[in-house]
Amino acid sequence: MSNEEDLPGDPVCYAHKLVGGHIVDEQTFRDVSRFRKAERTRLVEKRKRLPSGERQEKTAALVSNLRRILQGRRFTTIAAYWPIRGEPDLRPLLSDLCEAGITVLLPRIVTRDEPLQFIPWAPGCDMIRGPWNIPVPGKGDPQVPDLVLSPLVGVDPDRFRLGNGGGYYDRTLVAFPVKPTTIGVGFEFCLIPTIFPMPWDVPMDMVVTEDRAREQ
Ligand SMILES: Nc1nc2c(c(=O)[nH]1)N(C=O)[C@@H](CNc1ccc(C(=O)N[C@@H](CCC(=O)O)C(=O)O)cc1)CN2
Ligand SMILES: Nc1ncnc2c1ncn2[C@@H]1O[C@H](COP(=O)(O)OP(=O)(O)OP(=O)(O)O)[C@@H](O)[C@H]1O
Repeated sequence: MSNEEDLPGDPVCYAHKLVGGHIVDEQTFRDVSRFRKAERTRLVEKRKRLPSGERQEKTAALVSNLRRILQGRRFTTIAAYWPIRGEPDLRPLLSDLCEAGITVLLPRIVTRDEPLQFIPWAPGCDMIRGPWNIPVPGKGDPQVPDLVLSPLVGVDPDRFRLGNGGGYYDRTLVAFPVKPTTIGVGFEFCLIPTIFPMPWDVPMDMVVTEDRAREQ
């Protein structure tokens, strides 16, 4: 007599892996990773090569759009970033926010696999170099931001963000008990048809560029 254990079951497919608790097909993961890597290189190169006059013009327009958006919101803490690789330089805006009594936070990497911490910053405060040489406030305890300004390498029409490839913002945003409002910040040329969103990608609530502010 045969029982169920002796019967061959459904074939089991092992061609998947777990990313942030999500099952992802291994081949899809490889293809999407390769695509994203190539797009990052292209977009970061384009950003770095922006002529300085054009960069200044675009940054001024972007910051003015951002000021307008922020004026319409209530928040006491905001996470921003210290610009690297030609990212829009928001530091004058960040200084003004500090002046207005808002707590401005900058990201600190703890380890490769952990969420970012956000540490208070003020103009002229002590900075140390973290991974990839990115300046981070030298001391201070992490705080939870009401709003997050997240630097874009690329972004798609559904506001899925392509970043520098560490997965830090995705890991960080799902770890907060209450998800803060997220604003992707970048130049208009960051917009690409799709980033091929994966289950772990967290879409931005809004995207601000020099040309417009896109909201859900
Ligand atoms: N200004 C700024 N600060 C930030 C971020 C950011 O995007 N901008 N981050 C946002 O997360 C974190 C740093 N994240 C980083 C993630 C990866 C690489 C990096 O260099 N990655 C590889 C390429 C990886 C790939 O393409 O797969 C490299 O370029 O060699 C750099 C920074 C924290 N601070
Ligand atoms: N929630 C998560 N938990 C665990 N791993 C994650 C999570 N989110 C992303 N990752 C890992 O991070 C890798 C890079 O992700 P992705 O391509 O989305 O980075 P990115 O958003 O461009 O980078 P960053 O946010 O650092 O600028 C993924 O391949 C995945 O392995």
